[in-house]
Amino acid sequence: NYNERARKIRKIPGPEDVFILGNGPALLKSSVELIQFFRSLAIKYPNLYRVWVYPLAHIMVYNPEDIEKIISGTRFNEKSQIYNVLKPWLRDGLLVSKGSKWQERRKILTPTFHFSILRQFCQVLEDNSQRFVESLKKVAGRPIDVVPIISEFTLNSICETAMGTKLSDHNKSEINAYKDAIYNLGYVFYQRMIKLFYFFDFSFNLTPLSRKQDGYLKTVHNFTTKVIAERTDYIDKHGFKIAEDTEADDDTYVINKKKTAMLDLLISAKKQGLIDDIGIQEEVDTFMFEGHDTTASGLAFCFMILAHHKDVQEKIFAEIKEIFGDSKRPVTIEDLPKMKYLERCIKESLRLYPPVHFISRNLNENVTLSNYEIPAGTFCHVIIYDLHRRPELYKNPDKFDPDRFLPENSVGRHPYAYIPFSAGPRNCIGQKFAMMEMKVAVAEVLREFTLEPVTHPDDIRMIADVVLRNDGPIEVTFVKRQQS
Ligand code: HEM
Repeated sequence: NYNERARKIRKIPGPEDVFILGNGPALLKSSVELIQFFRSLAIKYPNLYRVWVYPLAHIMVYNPEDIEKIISGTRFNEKSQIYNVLKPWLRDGLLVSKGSKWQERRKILTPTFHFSILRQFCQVLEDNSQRFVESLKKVAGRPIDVVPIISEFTLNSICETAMGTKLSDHNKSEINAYKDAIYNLGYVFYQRMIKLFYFFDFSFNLTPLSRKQDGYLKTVHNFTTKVIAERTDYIDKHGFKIAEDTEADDDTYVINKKKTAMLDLLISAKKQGLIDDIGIQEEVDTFMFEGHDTTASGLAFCFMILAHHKDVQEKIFAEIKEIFGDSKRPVTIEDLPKMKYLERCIKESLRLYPPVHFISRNLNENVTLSNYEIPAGTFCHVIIYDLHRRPELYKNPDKFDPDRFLPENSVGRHPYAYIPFSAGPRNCIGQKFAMMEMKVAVAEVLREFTLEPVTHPDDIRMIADVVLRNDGPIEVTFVKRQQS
């Protein structure tokens, strides 16, 4: 406790610690209480605070200046060790990997979200949104928990786009088992964060929780293995599906100089010896999770908040009317840039409810943050949720106000004040896809329904998980619009 590193850490503001155990005992809280505890500390300490659980030191950062120092360059590109608890699941996939492996994979995967690919994806997202609307029609007029129905939509969407596999052909119980297993892995993640003997693999592996985790992992891996096998089989029979009218840019991996969707590209990269079966599986696991659970969380909170703002819903509807008139034609990629007000609403919803509410980096060298010298070896958690609710960045921060994102109201805002998709070299690779999916889904839903509030924003009790979730359902009533 009294070496040089400890002395530096003790200078950083933070909750009172106890001898040897540091703040460990204070963290033994329920999942909801833990998040509330962290939130109260972010309000108490203006820029950052530390949590010290011997021998691990964590600092929580939620001011744009320090965040820029951490994530804007490649100096702290490496994720912190807390992502190790995701490794049995995502192994060395893009989210977790580091160094040259990360660089190589990012280069392989970036072109799979090129505009020409997104254009094809838009059609698939539109079809899936139509199916989503049809399932909402069956439950219209009564309160429903939106989370399961939305996550079915987003899981179908990522599978059919990036993986080229339609899930409707699969067994529904397998899909539900996959989603449940992800939810349960979130609980394992939280347990491993708060208890030191769960955190370290050698002690965790001896516990019954580790055996439970093995069961959940078997379910998720079986699911993704099946998706890969089906697509490989399809390609063996029919060849690769190539996006039309595209030529490769320099410096990208492509098939025969043409661009193609993610899993096809990985299978092709395997044929060229650039990736092996495990490599494909870890990326499919990563994209399947990141590509559906985040957008599901984003959409669920977006519908909840829109339900509380009838005036905003009507403005979105007016914008849609202006674009489509009385036509029932599907949404195309050309329509999306015209949905400017809807975009502001989604952005504001992601500000209040960022699906990835924190990210974490390893400080592999000393760095000064808010005038404190943070020693190398500290875990640095960037708390996006707290950043997005800072009153000096967002006046009346708990208020839902889409016009904060009008260009004239964004002038002078710090570039790192709004980072739902992170920023810098390790930002979200699926950002454009996610915005497209959310726009298409909200537009199609609001064309057909008005939303009535059930779950109130004040009822939300966040739980400690990788993705932002409520401790309970998020309920909304979808009421069929009267056709004018
Ligand atoms: C609203 C939806 C989404 C949000 C808010 C979101 C947010 C984020 C954030 C904050 C990160 C940085 C994570 C970190 O530093 O630990 C990230 C990374 C990532 N996201 Fe997303 N994401 C979303 C949707 C998606 C989608 C749809 C995909 C895939 C199609 C995706 C794939 C990834 C991947 C693979 C990474 C790791 C990138 C890297 O480290 O190079 N995300 N995302």
